Amino acid sequence: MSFEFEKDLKVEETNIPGLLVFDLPVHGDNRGWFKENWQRAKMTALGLPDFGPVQNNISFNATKGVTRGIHAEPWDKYISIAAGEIFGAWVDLRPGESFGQVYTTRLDPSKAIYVPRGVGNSFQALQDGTVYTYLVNAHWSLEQKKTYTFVNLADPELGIEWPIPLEESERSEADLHHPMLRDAKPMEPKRTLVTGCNGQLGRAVRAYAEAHGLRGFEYTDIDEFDFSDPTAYDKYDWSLYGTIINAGAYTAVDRAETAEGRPVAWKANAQGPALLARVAKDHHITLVHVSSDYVFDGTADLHSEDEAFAPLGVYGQTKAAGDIAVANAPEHYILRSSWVIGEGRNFVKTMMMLSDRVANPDDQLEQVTVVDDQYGRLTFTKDMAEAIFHLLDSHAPYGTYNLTGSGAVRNWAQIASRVFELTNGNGEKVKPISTAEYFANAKAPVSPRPEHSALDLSKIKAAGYTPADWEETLEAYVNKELGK
Ligand SMILES: NC(=O)C1=CN([C@@H]2O[C@H](COP(=O)(O)OP(=O)(O)OC[C@H]3O[C@@H](n4cnc5c(N)ncnc54)[C@H](OP(=O)(O)O)[C@@H]3O)[C@@H](O)[C@H]2O)C=CC1
Ligand SMILES: Cc1cn([C@H]2C[C@H](O)[C@@H](COP(=O)(O)OP(=O)(O)O[C@H]3O[C@@H](C)C(=O)[C@@H](O)[C@H]3O)O2)c(=O)[nH]c1=O
Repeated sequence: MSFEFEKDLKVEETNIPGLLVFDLPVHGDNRGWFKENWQRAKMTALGLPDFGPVQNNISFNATKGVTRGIHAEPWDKYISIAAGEIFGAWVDLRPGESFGQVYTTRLDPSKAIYVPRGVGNSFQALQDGTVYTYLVNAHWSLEQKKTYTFVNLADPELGIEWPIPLEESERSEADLHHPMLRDAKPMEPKRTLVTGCNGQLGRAVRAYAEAHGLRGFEYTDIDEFDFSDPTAYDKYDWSLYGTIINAGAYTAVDRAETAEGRPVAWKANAQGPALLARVAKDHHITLVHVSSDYVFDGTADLHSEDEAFAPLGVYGQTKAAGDIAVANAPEHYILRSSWVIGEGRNFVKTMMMLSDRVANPDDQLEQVTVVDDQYGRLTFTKDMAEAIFHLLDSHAPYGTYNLTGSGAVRNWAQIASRVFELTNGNGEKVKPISTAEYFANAKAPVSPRPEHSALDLSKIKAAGYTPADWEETLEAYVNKELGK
């Protein structure tokens, strides 16, 4: 028992990002000793990730010189010693700048180490009967085995100075044959599941990930993964996923007011996000979700993230319910947008089509009436996708962020007129009308809409992302559509 007692609980960073070494207080008396081996509250306060262990493993190392490794499995490990002492060596096998970095140290019962997923782990027992114990945050499974990665303990490039020469050590047959570092395969990052991938935002997320060469992305829409169906979750091994980007929703605002639309909207926008939030919470997955200005009644000119929900219609009610559910996932980002424009059906495309009709002498349509008493800003899906990856990559604090284009607040009639002007130079053919008049003769149910939809963008700007001016993007968008 030649280790130090009564140390202060302390954490130390290493040259490998995220690899953390702890000093543990061990209390000795006439009977032996006692320690708090892992203490979630005290250790997370010091910087240990709240990594959610699900399994505790113990390896008993009968003789001095037993050597195991170097293994990286797709989970995080918190390693400590119950009896004896080890010399440990860790090798970063994550793709990127730190690939190949090595760290070594000795561990006895007064020390512990947190090894993030993708860092190869190995040790040599320095005493007979060394008991090595570790918590992991994914269950071992055969399916995962193909994702493991290894390096050879004896690779001279690693320069590990094993206290007991490897030739004299006890090793497994498998550990003798692992590849050298130059041939080792880097650990793949955790997967990202994108839902609702065929919608406006889903397509922009995909375009961003592909343009930036991001790996491990899976794209699904309702035909493959209906996230509002509890039974659809069974086909995934969620421990393999690090992020879900939910780009799916029921967005037919007026149809949501009908008897047929209402249950579908509730299922997609409330039940679905609640199921996603549960799986995210259970598996430490970061959940990205998108909300709407329609969760507010629109009486305030500018909406901050924490304004109280007061939705006017069914769509807004279902979106508010979804936000409340998603906020229960500890690692969540909710981006709240308004008036979304991307690839797919949207207001700008409708106005371009109407502008063409008005410009066509063979068409009877002479002018278009558009409401002038709803105010807001457009949000282009390229900005939404950029903002999502900005929050994820910068590890911004979890929570809700408003995200629309920046620039002037306008009404729909002004936007329509600008689109007409850009499309055929016939902006004057848009006639402003009040919402009440516009919907006065509607044959189907119409949803009430907020008067003021503009969202305060200071929080996302403070987080380091400034969206483009939507009026400039609108011009580029229309010109691009015209060029198609
Ligand atoms: N559009 C807008 O103006 C605004 C949108 N938002 C929010 O932004 C997000 C993205 O919107 P946007 O891209 O415009 O939406 P879209 O309507 O363009 O796309 C939504 C996609 O989700 C799919 N989907 C619907 N239900 C499910 C389900 N249960 N499981 C899996 N996929 C599903 C849809 O499939 P299918 O078409 O077959 O139903 C569609 O492909 C949404 O959360 C929306 O509420 C916020 C403010 C404004
Ligand atoms: C096509 C058309 C629309 N309008 C009006 C109707 C409506 O009040 C307004 C905008 O039309 P839209 O059909 O795009 O509106 P809407 O579908 O309500 O748009 C909303 O979608 C959901 C999903 C959101 O979350 C919101 O942020 C918002 O973008 O313009 C006219 O006045 N004239 C027209 O010719």
